[in-house]
Amino acid sequence: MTTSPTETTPAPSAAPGTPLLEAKGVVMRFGGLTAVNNIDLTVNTGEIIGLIGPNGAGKTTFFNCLTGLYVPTEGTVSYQGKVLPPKPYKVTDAGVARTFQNIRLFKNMTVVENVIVGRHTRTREGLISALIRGPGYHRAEREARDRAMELLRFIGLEHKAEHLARNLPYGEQRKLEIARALASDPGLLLLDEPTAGMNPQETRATEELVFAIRDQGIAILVIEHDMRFIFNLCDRVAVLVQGQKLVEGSSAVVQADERVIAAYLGTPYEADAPASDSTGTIEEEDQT
Ligand SMILES: Nc1ncnc2c1ncn2[C@@H]1O[C@H](COP(=O)(O)OP(=O)(O)OP(=O)(O)O)[C@@H](O)[C@H]1O
Repeated sequence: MTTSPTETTPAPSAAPGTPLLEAKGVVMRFGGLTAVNNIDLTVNTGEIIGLIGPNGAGKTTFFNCLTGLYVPTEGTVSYQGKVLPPKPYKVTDAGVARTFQNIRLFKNMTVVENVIVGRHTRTREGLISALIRGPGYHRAEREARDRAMELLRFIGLEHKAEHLARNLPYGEQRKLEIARALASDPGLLLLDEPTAGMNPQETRATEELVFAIRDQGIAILVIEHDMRFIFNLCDRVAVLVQGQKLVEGSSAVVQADERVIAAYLGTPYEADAPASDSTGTIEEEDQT
């Protein structure tokens, strides 16, 4: 992985530590089930925030509310002070990108093509230009490819640019999803279980990658079951249980909270667990 800053990654538009994403009173009901119940969460510029909780706690549903896949039953989600329209492409356009728990790559496209697809919200060439394939179209295509290659260098997949996405090992497919999300030049990146299915080495490399992304001025909100990953990385952690936010605080505060231990961790988290238990994963991952 190359961690040097890229020239084309935009600088964050707000000063470090100012609110970027603000979710207020978000509720999501499916019939009689309240999957997300009155959640407030703020992500500030420069932050890495963790979202943890047992299976079925509402984490992905909350992500879906933040990214326009679901229209919350109640509450608002704002980005840089403006309420986000509940349409995924508009949310991406505003500067919020995401990856999915269940990988959603175009498996029959090449690695670089997958990243280029993620660039489309930032490509200003219109339909007419694409149809006539004029100089503007070719320039935009070249720029999109250059940027995609730059991102592949950043995540360490440059050498596989022309491979079909479906031929990548699972861990690399997850990294490719991150590169595709970065292609939209987000100010905030939402990662849904980025280390699911990874071995401990890949997980550690993903930690470094998340830090490198943050160092480029992109704030991160991450769902993970790997507690070592979460507690190493995050400035703040919010714990969801049965759709509600049980606790929010620093890694140290969350690890020590009796309610979190009772509802989720089971035993106090031990950062110095032996290597044979090095993932710290406390639940089986769903890799479907
Ligand atoms: N589209 C839907 N329709 C009905 N119920 C849903 C829908 N999506 C999620 N749910 C329910 O909402 C609850 C929260 O699910 P969600 O997937 O958000 O949990 P999670 O915390 O992300 O779990 P996991 O860690 O297993 O991914 C679950 O009871 C789930 O069955």
